[in-house]
Amino acid sequence: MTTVLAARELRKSFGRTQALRGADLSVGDGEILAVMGPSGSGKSTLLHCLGGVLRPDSGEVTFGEIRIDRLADRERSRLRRTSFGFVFQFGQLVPELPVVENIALPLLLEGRNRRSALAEAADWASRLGLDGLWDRLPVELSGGQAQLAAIGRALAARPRVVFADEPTGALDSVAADQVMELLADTVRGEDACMVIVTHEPRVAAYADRTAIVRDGRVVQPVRAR
Ligand SMILES: Nc1ncnc2c1ncn2[C@@H]1O[C@H](COP(=O)(O)OP(=O)(O)OP(=O)(O)O)[C@@H](O)[C@H]1O
Repeated sequence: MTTVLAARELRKSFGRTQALRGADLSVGDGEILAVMGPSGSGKSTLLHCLGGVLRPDSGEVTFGEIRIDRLADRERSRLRRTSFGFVFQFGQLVPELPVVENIALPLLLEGRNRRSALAEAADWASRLGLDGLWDRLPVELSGGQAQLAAIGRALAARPRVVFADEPTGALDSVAADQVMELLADTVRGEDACMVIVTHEPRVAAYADRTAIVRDGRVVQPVRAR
């Protein structure tokens, strides 16, 4: 399997807290990788370093031929916008914009014209089962519907890698299963790969492999499902 994204010997501290102490991880083409481990072990920090949100203090993050850790802030933002998609636990939709415009945002940022961006966003909304909800504001959605809209937004620009941090953390188990099923199916349908941080074994069950993080390191060689 071709490696899409690889982290080697990542270290990252916040003040005196060593969040990452030599973490290694790689993600293959088309793969869904779950990252699990105790609270405070460094999972989100690892995800943020992989996704170019944070720059590690040392170590390498390679995306294809690109050393993400060496990119200037502006280039990292551009890479995030063009090649990566992010889904978080909550709070990521723009509250003033209806669903369809939230989903269209990355396309508009790419410079697409408004009409085609909105048409494509409407397709994404249908694909994610949000027909009839296009004009709703985020506050008028259930938690699960809001997560599906956030997934549409993360995927609209057709990223190579999707990063999800506790994407179902705020949902009940029925909504969580529905969101995970659509998220995993859509990522697979797009031939993207995904890194998903979760505490929940039932979420990790949607992944192809699981990595365990403890004390800032990936302690368990990634194991097959
Ligand atoms: N911005 C920050 N400033 C200061 N300390 C931070 C910051 N981000 C993370 N940390 C610390 O780094 C360590 C790792 O945090 P991180 O959020 O990566 O863990 P996690 O495994 O994702 O935890 P959780 O499962 O609770 O979300 C923790 O001790 C945390 O308090």
